[in-house]
Amino acid sequence: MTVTVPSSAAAPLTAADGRPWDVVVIGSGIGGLVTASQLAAKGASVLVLERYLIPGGSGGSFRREGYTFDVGASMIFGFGTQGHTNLLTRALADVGEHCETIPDPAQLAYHLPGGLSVAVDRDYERFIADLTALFPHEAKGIRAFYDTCWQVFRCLDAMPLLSLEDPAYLAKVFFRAPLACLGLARWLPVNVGAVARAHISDPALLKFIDMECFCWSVMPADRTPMINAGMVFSDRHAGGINYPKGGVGVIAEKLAAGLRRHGGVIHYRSRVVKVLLEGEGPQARAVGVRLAGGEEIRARRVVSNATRWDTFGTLVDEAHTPAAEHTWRRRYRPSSSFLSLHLGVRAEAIPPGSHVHHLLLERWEDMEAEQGVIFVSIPTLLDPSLAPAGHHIVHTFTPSEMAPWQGLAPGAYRAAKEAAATRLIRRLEAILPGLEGAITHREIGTPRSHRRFLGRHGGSYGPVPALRLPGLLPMPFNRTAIPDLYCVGDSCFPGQGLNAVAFSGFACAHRIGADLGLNPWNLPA
Ligand SMILES: NC(=O)c1ccc[n+]([C@@H]2O[C@H](COP(=O)([O-])OP(=O)(O)OC[C@H]3O[C@@H](n4cnc5c(N)ncnc54)[C@H](O)[C@@H]3O)[C@@H](O)[C@H]2O)c1
Ligand SMILES: CC(C)=CCC/C(C)=C/C=C/C(C)=C/C=C/C(C)=C/C=C/C=C(C)/C=C/C=C(C)/C=C/C=C(\C)CCC=C(C)C
Repeated sequence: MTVTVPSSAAAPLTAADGRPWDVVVIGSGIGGLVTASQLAAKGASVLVLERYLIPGGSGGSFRREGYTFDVGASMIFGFGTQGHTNLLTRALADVGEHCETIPDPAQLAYHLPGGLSVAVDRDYERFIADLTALFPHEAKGIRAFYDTCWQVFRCLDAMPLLSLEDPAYLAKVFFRAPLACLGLARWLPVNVGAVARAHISDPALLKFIDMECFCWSVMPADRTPMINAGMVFSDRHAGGINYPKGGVGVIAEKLAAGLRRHGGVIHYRSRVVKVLLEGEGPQARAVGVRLAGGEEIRARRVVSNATRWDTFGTLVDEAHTPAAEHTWRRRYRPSSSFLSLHLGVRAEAIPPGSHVHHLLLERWEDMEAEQGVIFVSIPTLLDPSLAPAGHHIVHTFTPSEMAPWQGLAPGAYRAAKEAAATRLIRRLEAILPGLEGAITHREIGTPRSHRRFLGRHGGSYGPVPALRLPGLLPMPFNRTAIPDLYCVGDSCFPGQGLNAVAFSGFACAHRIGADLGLNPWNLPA
């Protein structure tokens, strides 16, 4: 399977008859693409403008020397076949697309301090039994904690997931599933730490729960919203972790194909530099965008899939940045970025029976430290077509701040990259002995690469609470205080994760659909 760079040369920049577009979307991350494809399917005229060459943003793939590497996302939730939380499956199906997926038998193998090693099996009972074998005195607490996560998940899975900013939707969904709505309302202000401590007292097990959260929220349990934990800790057993055949980038390519099938247009190499506003002060509304080449494009609604830090203060100047955005910046800060290695390795480096995803941490005190936790993904164990015969991909990354990488002369920058990559590979020898000698291809990405290629403020993975916040309550939805300007993606409710930004896309499209009078009266089944 090949990942092709889509061409957009012939696509027009104006909508039919020279009228303004109904919607212009800035950025083709999964959040932007779900918004755009949902709106196109509702009949809106939609233009997506992407600064890079391919769709997907953090959820894209790139090819080098016979390897198909995932840019970032690699452990994919939301690809189940049942319920309502399978938002990637649903987003694709709504525009006539489908990804062939390969089930991963385990979500993740943890390699933690003190020899604490456990793999999260796809089967819930087996995972509970494996964890209980390590903490037999906490058998009841383990069951109670993870069963509470299932309660949250069942509430989410019981209803179509659309915009919480639409009172008509809230009324209909409450009528259809009142108990699930009340359940979610109860969990919205709660973080995982309080729930974990209510059931578990062993400090080592609480550390493990911190790590379970950190792995995807890059925050310990006390700063991780319970709704998101309910989603992650249950979907891995419900729909399971499923890898898209051909690489993660296939999801974005198929969403882009579905968008085009419904009359939408996507332009690559099209960097937006300004959101155009008309009117004075608080009356100013978004009416279009300006591209780096100076061209101006008019639209009835503008959606930004750039981060909030890149949207306000850059695309919208500071003078027009609403007060609500300053409040948001006090509550949330950008998480660190990553140092990432995309390695091609000879197959002998991967022990038989190895798991696809691993997490390695040698000392608990380094959990939130620079280059502390190491994540590993070996997608070729599921889809061998991603690498030349006899080879595997080892994609590994570790949190890294921008500061140490900035201001280095080119030679010093190259040397720092090499030194950091060598350190990372040597640490990985603990779980992949012989790795260093088996590498045949190596790409090193630093926070500077993430900022440059993904256009993300500081190369950040996404927003994290700057102080202890009440769960998901303070996270903004899609509307902004500037009329007709919306945001979508990981700096909106409910935060980071492909399935989370897919939710944000459904919600954004639903809210705009309501504003433009495009939504059907009935809720989806
Ligand atoms: N599951 C995993 O293993 C994993 C790993 C890493 C990241 N992720 C997730 O991927 C998600 C990212 O999704 P997203 O939709 O929020 O954003 P994104 O950053 O992936 O996509 C934003 C897109 O907008 C484009 N863009 C930005 N500014 C632009 C401009 N001025 N003009 C034109 N285009 C512009 C970027 O090039 C990019 O393609 C994150 O939530 C992250 O958590 C998941
Ligand atoms: C009416 C009334 C009364 C009320 C109302 C209430 C309601 C209705 C509410 C609702 C709510 C909702 C809907 C919510 C939603 C939510 C959601 C959807 C969520 C989601 C989430 C998801 C997530 C978080 C995901 C994530 C994931 C991630 C991030 C991942 C990542 C990963 C990584 C990075 C790892 C890697 C690793 C290795 C490689 C090892």
